[in-house]
Amino acid sequence: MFFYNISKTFLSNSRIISRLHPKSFPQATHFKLLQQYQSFYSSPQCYSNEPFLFLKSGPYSVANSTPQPAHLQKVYDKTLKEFHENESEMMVSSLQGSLLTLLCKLMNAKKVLEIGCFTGYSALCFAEGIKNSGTNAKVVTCEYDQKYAKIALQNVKEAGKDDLIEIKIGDGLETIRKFDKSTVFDLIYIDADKAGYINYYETILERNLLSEKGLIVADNVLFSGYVERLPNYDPNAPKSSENHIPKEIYKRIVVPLYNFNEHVNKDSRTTNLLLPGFDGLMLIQKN
Ligand SMILES: C[S@@+](CC[C@H](N)C(=O)[O-])C[C@H]1O[C@@H](n2cnc3c(N)ncnc32)[C@H](O)[C@@H]1O
Repeated sequence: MFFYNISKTFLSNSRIISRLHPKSFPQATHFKLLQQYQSFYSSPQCYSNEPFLFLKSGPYSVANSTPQPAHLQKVYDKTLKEFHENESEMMVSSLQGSLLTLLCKLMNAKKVLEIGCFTGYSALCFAEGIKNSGTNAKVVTCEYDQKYAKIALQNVKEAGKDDLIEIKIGDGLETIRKFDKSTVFDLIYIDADKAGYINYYETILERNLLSEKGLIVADNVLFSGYVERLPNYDPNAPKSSENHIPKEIYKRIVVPLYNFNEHVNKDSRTTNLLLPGFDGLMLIQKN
């Protein structure tokens, strides 16, 4: 994992150099160098849950996407640098961050709710997507960990986006239960405790927090491909087996996400699409 962080830095640096000096540092060299860092590819913070696509196309996709604005890249790099990979892997990848920005722009979103803020990177990506949506545009993001919330506040302030982002410190479910009846969001991003997903979803619908054409995006619903294994789970299966699920995530993450996916898919109030990209994105709209 040490090499993972090195390779991440390496990726962004070599990408910058190749853009500034295309002749002295061509893209092909950039990829060759990247390919030497196998650990980069085995990182859990993947571009796609599909290993083939991740291996083959992740770095190529980054290199062929418009770079993020400097203030976003700064928070992304800072989070990777300052946290152990067990924590920094909670942050979305920069490609996914760009997708979140794009979604807001496509929807002309004005109000975004995020449940699960961490260091504020994804909240800043949302802010980038709504920044031209007028005076009432706002990202409200929930974080119950004081340490993360403090860092997020600082990152948001340093990025000059404190007018666009409000950080609610406390339990996400309690926070969204307190919104008054007139509060609605165009995009609601669920990215906190996986055992809470059904409660977040139900509260959003019961309290009418989603605008008529709004979109709920629930992240990590495939969780590295383990969620779909649940029906064939064998506690004694070896790690290499398709029936293996690591013990530490089985009850806490995999079972709740499996139940969430089923719950949403059976719900006649909504239409859903499980997108097998990144770590699995459940996209949900009201009927
Ligand atoms: C996956 S991380 C969010 C990553 C962030 N969206 C990003 O991409 O940078 C999940 C965050 O949710 C927070 N969290 C977990 N349970 C929560 C809860 N019940 N209420 C509020 N925040 C919670 C965790 O402390 C963690 O910072």
